[in-house]
Amino acid sequence: MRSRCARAHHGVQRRGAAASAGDGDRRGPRLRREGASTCLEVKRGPDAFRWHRPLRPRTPPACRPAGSTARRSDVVTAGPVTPDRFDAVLFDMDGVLTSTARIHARCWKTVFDEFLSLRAGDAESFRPFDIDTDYKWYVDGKARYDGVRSFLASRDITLAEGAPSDPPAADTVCGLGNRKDALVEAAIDRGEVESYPGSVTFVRQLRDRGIRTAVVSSSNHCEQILLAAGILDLFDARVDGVVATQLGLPGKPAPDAFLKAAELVNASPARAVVIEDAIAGVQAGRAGQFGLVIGVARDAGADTLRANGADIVVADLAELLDA
Ligand SMILES: O=P(O)(O)OC[C@H]1O[C@@H](O)[C@H](O)[C@@H](O)[C@@H]1O
Repeated sequence: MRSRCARAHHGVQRRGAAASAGDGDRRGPRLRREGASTCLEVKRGPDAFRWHRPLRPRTPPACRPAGSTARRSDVVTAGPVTPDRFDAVLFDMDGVLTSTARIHARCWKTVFDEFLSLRAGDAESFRPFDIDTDYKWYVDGKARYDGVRSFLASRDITLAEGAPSDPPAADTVCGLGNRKDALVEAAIDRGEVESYPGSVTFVRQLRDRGIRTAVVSSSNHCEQILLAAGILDLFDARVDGVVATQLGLPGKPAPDAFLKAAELVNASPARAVVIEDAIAGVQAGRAGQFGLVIGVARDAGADTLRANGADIVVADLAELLDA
């Protein structure tokens, strides 16, 4: 089993609070088996939907101690990501390729805390936005306004939808999303974007072997962030927030953006790998019945990622590199 120290050597810098969080939080939607099917059901709020798909045959994971994070045995069980098994690898961006998940989380907290505190009126009734629970379950991996709707629904708060052109000061779903966007833009401008070295080396290794690579991100800043990280040219296709809006694709946890990316790189889902760090992301990978769903345990705990659709979990993509 890898230690937190080993993770640091891979260039993974986890937020303090998030890093110390275990897998104790099991709220939110869950995958469950129904006979020979897998069923993902989100019962509440504007994200309510239900996936019901036949289970694909899969190798049962090796015996794992409860609460563990990434293990070499996971990678051994899944086997290598080689061209005889897979044609393409579809990468989430924030938190998988770049360290920007923590920027999003911080900016969402700033916006929601201000909103919630004004709404509460007094300090006693103010319940702040929690990155380890609220961000992880309701916002992480989802498109901007989907995240706002999902979090507000979790607190039984209803706001008018507004429009994407709403000013950041508007107390609408779009207004709150735009308020957060201004903070993200400022963080990008300050040069806070970094790539994970293990991820970049893994992408290069795949490409050297002829495996096609794509980015599937809910963010509208995807191109800008890949460019800032210096890795824009490492991908054959990109399905991001801008493209999803243009094509009318539903956001994660629906699998549509991943399925579109697989189509763009001419790979069947069964011969494509999804790599995700967000709960909504691994749910999308499972719902799309991809050949392998790899969870990256940065903020969401490893067991939570497994429970929501990851076949295996690593702490850093460097673990997937061949020696
Ligand atoms: O506001 P943007 O840049 O379009 O990003 C939308 C979402 O993109 C996802 O990748 C992040 O996990 C979310 O935290 C973020 O809210």
